[in-house]
Amino acid sequence: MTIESTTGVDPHILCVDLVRIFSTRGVEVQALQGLNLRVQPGEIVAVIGASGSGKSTLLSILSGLDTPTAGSARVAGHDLLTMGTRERVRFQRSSVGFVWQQTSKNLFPYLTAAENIEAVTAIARSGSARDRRRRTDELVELLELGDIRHRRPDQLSGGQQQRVAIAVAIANEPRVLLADEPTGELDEASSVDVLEALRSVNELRGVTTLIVTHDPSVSSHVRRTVQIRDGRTSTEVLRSTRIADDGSEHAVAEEFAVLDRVGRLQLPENFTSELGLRDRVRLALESDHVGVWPGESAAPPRRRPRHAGPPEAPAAASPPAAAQSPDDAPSPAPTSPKDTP
Ligand SMILES: Nc1ncnc2c1ncn2[C@@H]1O[C@H](COP(=O)(O)OP(=O)(O)OP(=O)(O)O)[C@@H](O)[C@H]1O
Repeated sequence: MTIESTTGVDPHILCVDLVRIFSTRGVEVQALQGLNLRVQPGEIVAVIGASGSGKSTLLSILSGLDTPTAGSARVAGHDLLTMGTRERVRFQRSSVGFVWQQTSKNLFPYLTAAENIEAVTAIARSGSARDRRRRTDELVELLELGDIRHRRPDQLSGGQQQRVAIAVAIANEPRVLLADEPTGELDEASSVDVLEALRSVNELRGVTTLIVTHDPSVSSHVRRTVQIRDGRTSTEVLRSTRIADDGSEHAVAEEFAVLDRVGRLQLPENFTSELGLRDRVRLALESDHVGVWPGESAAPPRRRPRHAGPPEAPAAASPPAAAQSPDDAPSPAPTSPKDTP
């Protein structure tokens, strides 16, 4: 899938060739190295990656707290590179909602759950006092906070605090919800609760949701999981439901490599280590796929003509291309459907 594939609908999150370089004491760190990401309205997407892969940097940019060094980023119709101070305030107040890992960043400690929710609409002077109370009641119901609406954050469990934080984040009806490690401080059962709460808010309210986390288990709660590696999106896992011949339903997860605008992709680490692929590789265009071989392989692969016979009978054709570097090397998208329970 390419970042440029269009559906005619403006994406709610669009990052193109996003670069962020930090310079400290003369040392440069490239936190984002040309990251591409497109999230359509109403989608719920998880971004996962190892420590240091660039997740927090991406989220800081998408939330308008940091500015990229190069590339472009648009969220909910706002150009994050050119927006001025006033637009930034409007953007952060009404266009996006945030759920952070630490409760202290999400909630006022001296207000109850319901008061925290209502404070958001009161600060934004959104609607009459009666409207604001009605909206608070709706959110209390949606996030199942009825029993705890009169409790302060220090009287709530971590999972309950995060459910209140989600209600607070969507109180002003933002188009986009950004969640940074929302389950980072929770046990497994509470994590499931919070991820399911994010999913039902996405389903029932249609708010476009991006969850950034190091926790790979998040992918079982969302349809699409994007993996970041070394400051770039590397693979995506899409989950869907398939009906078997006997009528039973199966959840299927398929993994794809992400191809950027100029044909670059990252080969999964296990592919490169298994075949000892490094520095340069040989490529061959086949009728329905591209082959990749170690650059030092003795017998160069041959290109088969289109509509050729079986793969074991290669026809003589043009010599294989040897890519100059991994960055120049378009390579195959591994698709590995896995049946999941
Ligand atoms: N303000 C900064 N100054 C210098 N380097 C930074 C800064 N912020 C991040 N980095 C570097 O950029 C890279 C990406 O960091 P980032 O925090 O985005 O990764 P991450 O995936 O969120 O990691 P973690 O899961 O550990 O939070 C790292 O090498 C980090 O050291």
